[in-house]
Amino acid sequence: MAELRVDKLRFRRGGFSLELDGLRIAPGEKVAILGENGCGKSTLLQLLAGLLPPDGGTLSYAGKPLKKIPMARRAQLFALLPQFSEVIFPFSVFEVVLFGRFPHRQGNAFTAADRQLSKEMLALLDLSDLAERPFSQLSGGEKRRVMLARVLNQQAPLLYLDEPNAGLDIRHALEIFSLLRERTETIVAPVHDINLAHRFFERFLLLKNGRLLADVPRDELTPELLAETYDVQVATGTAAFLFQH
Ligand SMILES: Nc1ncnc2c1ncn2[C@@H]1O[C@H](COP(=O)(O)OP(=O)(O)OP(=O)(O)O)[C@@H](O)[C@H]1O
Repeated sequence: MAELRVDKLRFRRGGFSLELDGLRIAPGEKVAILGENGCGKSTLLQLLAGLLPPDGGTLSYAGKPLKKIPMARRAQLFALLPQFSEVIFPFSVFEVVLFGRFPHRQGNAFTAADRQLSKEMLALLDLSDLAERPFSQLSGGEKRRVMLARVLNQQAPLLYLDEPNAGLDIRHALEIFSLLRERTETIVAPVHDINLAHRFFERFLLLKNGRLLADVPRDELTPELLAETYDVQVATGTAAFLFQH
């Protein structure tokens, strides 16, 4: 596990531009990215994962520029849960999770250890009963949990999770967020549910129109900052449902 470092990042696509002057993410940190639709959360994630080439600036991991890290090695270091993912072929849930081991494969076949790890990951995400089901026949929330199991199965030290709770019911969202909080990996995740993010993440990047409005720890995530980020009024202490699991 190592530090992720961003310096003078610049990216432009059509009328959208993203600029990030400096960012350090320490090993094991749990960082949520907040901001309105279209402000650049997914774009930033793809840039950090090395999936989009920046127009300027440098991104480095463990002191090494990303562009000097071969793709095969990057797949061992970074795992990405995209916002939308479809598996077109008729794979079983177990196979989809097993494919998470792909970057570690030696030779052509998966090993017994890969299979064992995949089983453990299915159990961790409460998916063992679905192991033999065709992935294509699962519900949206079930598919999301399977894709998350696959990403964790990659055993990369840095996880980029684009809206990890999208489509999950409140119990599974709570279970998965508390599981993520306990993981040793560095996690960077755009999240739309601010209360959930506030409870389980320790650091917040507030993005607005492709710019970093603030980079704050949990106790500095104020209603004023959120109001500015989302252009809404934010009140605290109002009646709300408080969910526990
Ligand atoms: N593949 C693409 N080609 C061209 N423009 C894109 C592409 N993907 C996103 N954009 C544009 O880039 C900008 C940032 O999009 P991005 O997906 O990063 O936003 P986001 O903050 O993740 O939004 P959301 O909360 O809706 O997921 C938007 O203006 C969007 O329309």
